[in-house]
Amino acid sequence: MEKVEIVLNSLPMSGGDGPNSYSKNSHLQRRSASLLKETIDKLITEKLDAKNLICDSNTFCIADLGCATGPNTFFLVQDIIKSVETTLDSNSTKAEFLVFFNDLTNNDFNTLFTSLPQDRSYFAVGVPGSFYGRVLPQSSVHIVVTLAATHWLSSVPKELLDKSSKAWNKGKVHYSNAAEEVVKAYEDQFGRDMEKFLEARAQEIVSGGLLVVGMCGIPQGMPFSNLADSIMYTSIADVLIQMQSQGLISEEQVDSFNIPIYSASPEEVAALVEKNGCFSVESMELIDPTAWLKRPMDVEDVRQWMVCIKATMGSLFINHFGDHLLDDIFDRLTARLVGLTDEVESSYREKVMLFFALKRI
Ligand SMILES: C[S@@+](CC[C@H](N)C(=O)[O-])C[C@H]1O[C@@H](n2cnc3c(N)ncnc32)[C@H](O)[C@@H]1O
Repeated sequence: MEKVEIVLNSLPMSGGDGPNSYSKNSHLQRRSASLLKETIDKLITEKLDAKNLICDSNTFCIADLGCATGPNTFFLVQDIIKSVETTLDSNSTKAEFLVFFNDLTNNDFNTLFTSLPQDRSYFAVGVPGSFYGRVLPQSSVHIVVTLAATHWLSSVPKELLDKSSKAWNKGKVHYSNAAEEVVKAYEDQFGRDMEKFLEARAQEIVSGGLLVVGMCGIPQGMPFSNLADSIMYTSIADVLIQMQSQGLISEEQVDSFNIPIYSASPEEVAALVEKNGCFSVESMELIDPTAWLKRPMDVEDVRQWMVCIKATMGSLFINHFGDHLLDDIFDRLTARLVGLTDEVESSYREKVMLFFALKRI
């Protein structure tokens, strides 16, 4: 229980709107999300009976889970509202929109709410808490969307920290290139988390409503070491071991640091959806999240990637190693990855964004 809280408290993205903040450094997530715009629009126009869903109240409710501090969430919500309005217009119906913004309790909700678009066409509510439990009332929402968030596990699998376990993940920071038992521990943790996620959403989404998810993915059976992120995780481990050898951090700190991010395959998620039994699968596919990127990638692209990773994962490092080491860790990591630009480039070939859309039965 204690470890769960440690991870959850250390997750939120870098707050505020300064030069290192998530709000100023989340353009990669935004560009990847923009690849889903048309698909989400098509889903809403073809699969959602918006008019009948709101016949009792005239209020259409949307939730963005893991919304962070903006601005990506505002673009996403605005696009969804536009699609729903188009559908309703064609049925000569008008609605008011209510948007629930969810993230962990120590997300910087002040930045989120102070930067809400002035000209927005919706009412805004904050619903803090983990999406692995209930965050909304029973049958209260018509569309739930969550982008770049559900690959964050609720906690580091506890076996990874147990020296007597075969899944003790000494000197590695992730399941990439790790022992089979470590991979299994991550997979099991994801299974438990996704089960809870689906159970909670099944209670919150009205019958006929949609659940739309974009997260880290991987083709079934592919080793994680094939992916560009694997080079990053290996480089993080190398940097930490170098800093340990220079006496800047302890062996114990290195061995107990694990990044709770998991990439799921479509088949894995489909099996969990079937087990849950409350949703039909409307879409399930892997997408290349870098389809917008000019190729080949160059050194500047790798630097930009690291700036985004620092704003996204920085708090994990701060929580574990201290604020004072964050810049040093990321300067070393960036230098190392810039030196590996060609390797990064050639491993950026896979479709590693998992997109799925479910309809509440
Ligand atoms: C990479 S950010 C993505 C933010 C935004 N959706 C976007 O696309 O820019 C992931 C967000 O998910 C949130 N998150 C992770 N686990 C969560 C959980 N269990 N419950 C709620 N939010 C969570 C993090 O705090 C973070 O703000």
